[in-house]
Amino acid sequence: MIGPLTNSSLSGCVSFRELLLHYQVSSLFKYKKRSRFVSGSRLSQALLKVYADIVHRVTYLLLLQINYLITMGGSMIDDDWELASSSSEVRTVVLVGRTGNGKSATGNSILRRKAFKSKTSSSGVTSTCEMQRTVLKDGQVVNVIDTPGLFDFSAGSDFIGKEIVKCMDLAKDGIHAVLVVFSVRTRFSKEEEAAIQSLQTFFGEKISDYMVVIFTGGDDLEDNDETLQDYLGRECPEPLKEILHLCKNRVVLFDNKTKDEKKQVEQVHQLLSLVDMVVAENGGQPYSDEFLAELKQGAMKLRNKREEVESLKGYTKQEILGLKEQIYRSYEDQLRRITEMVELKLRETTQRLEKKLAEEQAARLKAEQIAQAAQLKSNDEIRQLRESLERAQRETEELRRKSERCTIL
Ligand SMILES: Nc1nc2c(ncn2[C@@H]2O[C@H](COP(=O)(O)OP(=O)(O)OP(=O)(O)O)[C@@H](O)[C@H]2O)c(=O)[nH]1
Repeated sequence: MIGPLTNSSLSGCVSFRELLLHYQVSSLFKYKKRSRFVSGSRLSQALLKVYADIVHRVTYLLLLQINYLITMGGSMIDDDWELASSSSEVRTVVLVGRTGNGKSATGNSILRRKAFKSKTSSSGVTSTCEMQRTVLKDGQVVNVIDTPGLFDFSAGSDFIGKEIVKCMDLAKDGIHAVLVVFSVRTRFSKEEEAAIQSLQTFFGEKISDYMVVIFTGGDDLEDNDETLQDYLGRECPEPLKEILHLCKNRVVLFDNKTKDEKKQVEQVHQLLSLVDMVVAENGGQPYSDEFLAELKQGAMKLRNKREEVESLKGYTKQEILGLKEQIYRSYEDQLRRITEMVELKLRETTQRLEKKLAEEQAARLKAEQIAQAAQLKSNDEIRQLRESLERAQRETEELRRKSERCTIL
């Protein structure tokens, strides 16, 4: 029998613990380097700081996640750990957004019961990812994962890491839709913009194919006799417009306070229609992070191999040991590839951010040059105007003096 894989059985291959440590140390250096790069602009520096912080956190937690999967490798192989299935009856949705935007309340509206704690609190009520499930009348199962404010900047990397690992683990069958929750009762913040951007930068553009935007506070709009369209007409800054455009205007308004049953059913129905649209547009494939998919595939292969070995009777102890070694070696290869993927993704992300900042800096420089040239031109024009004015004054004075002299004569 082959025992569960442990980290010690992976000696000789790249250690994720080392990679984690290396990343923690090197990210400080990288951050310093990037800061110098944009030393011309305070705005870019502030943005970069936000980006760098998020990329650092997300990278760290991805490494943490992989480390966790490696540590859990054996037991997960023993468990019922399958590749993402695309069952049409199950929908798994994840609620993300800033603390207090109404994620838990929206989750409760979807489930039509008070499953998640929801109340006003400045420090956040939801402390950990949690999944609740409901079965609709037509038999469709909806899994709702509520998350704490993962991209609130007060949260620490360790906490975020653990929570994302938990969230991915809860969403065993993949994520059918990411419900990005905003509130009409609070202004769209820079922090929200940066969080969505980094979500895309890191997890790839395709994450936006899974996004549905929910605005909570439908009752507030109703009190002001406004529709969502009215609200977006007056309160839609450019980055929010971009998000709505990216997710093809999949947006729905929720009133989590309503007692009107018809309204409750309608808004959930509207949301689930959008989720169905997402599922159809993605060919029924739920979002599943490529690293996780790769790991899961590796685990499946290993399990198959193990079953193969176990089913083969008549092998000598020596032969079984040889086969075991072969399996470990393929696992090590698998890990090495994933390490390379993480590093590649990190490099790509950093390069993309640096390119974006370089472009911003170039555009700013160009704008400054244009402004400077315009300033010079207008200075020149003003000088010329002043000169001609002075000339005209002198000529008028001359004329006046001449006419005075004529009058005297
Ligand atoms: N008026 C109104 N209040 C809402 C609505 N949705 C949520 N709220 C209120 O907003 C507050 C925060 O809601 P939560 O559901 O706890 O928000 P959250 O995003 O889950 O916050 P955390 O769990 O702390 O991360 C609560 O007092 C809710 O009652 C809504 O549609 N209308």
